[in-house]
Amino acid sequence: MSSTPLAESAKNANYSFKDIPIIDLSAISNKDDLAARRALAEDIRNACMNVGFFYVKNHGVPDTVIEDAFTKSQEFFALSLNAKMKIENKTTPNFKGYSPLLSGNNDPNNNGDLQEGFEFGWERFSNEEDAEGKRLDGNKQHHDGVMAGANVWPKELPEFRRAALRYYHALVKLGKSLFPIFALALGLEEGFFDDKTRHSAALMRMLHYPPQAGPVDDRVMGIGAHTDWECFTILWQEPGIQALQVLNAKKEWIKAPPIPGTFVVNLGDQLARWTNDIFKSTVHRAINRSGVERYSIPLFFGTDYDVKLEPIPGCVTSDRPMKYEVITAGEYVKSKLAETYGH
Ligand SMILES: O=C(O)CCC(=O)C(=O)O
Ligand SMILES: [Fe+2]
Repeated sequence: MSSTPLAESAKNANYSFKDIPIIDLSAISNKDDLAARRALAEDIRNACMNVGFFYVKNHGVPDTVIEDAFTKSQEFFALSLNAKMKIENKTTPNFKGYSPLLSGNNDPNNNGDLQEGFEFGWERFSNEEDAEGKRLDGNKQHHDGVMAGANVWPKELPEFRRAALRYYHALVKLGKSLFPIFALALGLEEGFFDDKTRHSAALMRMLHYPPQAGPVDDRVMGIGAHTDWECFTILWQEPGIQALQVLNAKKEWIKAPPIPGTFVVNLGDQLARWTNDIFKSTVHRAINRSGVERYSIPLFFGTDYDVKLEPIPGCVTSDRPMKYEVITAGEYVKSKLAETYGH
């Protein structure tokens, strides 16, 4: 329980950030250059201890994959309410599918989130064809247990599924490549998370925020103040529209505008629990006062649902006692979904 290098550097953390760092991921796939990956891990560690948010550039996800997902998401939300309600998330196991405006509430002090969404989890393409393929492979699920449950898709818009899954798989690949860097950042072997992230317990949500005009009711916003529940989130935001805000230690809301060519990455509660809060799961919210519709796509990256969220070595010391009870990742996410969407 004596102090560790990680716990010592956490003592110098300063959580009063005024802006959000931009991190270049070019070094991530350079397997021969451990020094470059360690330098990247150092930048990420600083961002995780001091901000809990960072942008990533040179992330390797093709623009066409992003644009296609964005276009199809606009087409999905333009369907009639009747069509969307046929796949409402309250009628499916574990809240897959459509959530109408004001049906979710991320901040218990608020009166509902002014957004509609569509959520799904892992689903594979067929064996024969890759992510570009036309023939997809039914609703096979990769995992079972507490978070099991098939995805649901709108029958009216078959191409939506292809575009959404293509984006999902590209982002899962990116997310998987981040885990070794997080491990290095925590002073662990690069493979530390390998056996905890075998099944891509990643949930993707497409979001649509109507503009909020006129007098503002402080208890209704796009998404109320909250932290995310998984290890980290990779967020695409529609270019040109500011809505996302991030809370620092001084209780100031710092803007996180979309920056072309980047995604926002923010840590969630699973990494905060694993690191006993050395890495920050930072509070954020979104308010769309742009006057026009806004779209965003978060992908929430968790560990396998049966993995216990136990503190990583070096994160519990005599001056940093254990803060959280141990619970499995699946139980945690399920309880948060139930709190947010109710039954
Ligand atoms: O739409 C955004 O910018 C943020 C969404 C978000 O924070 C979430 O879905 O958890
Ligand atoms: Fe969030």
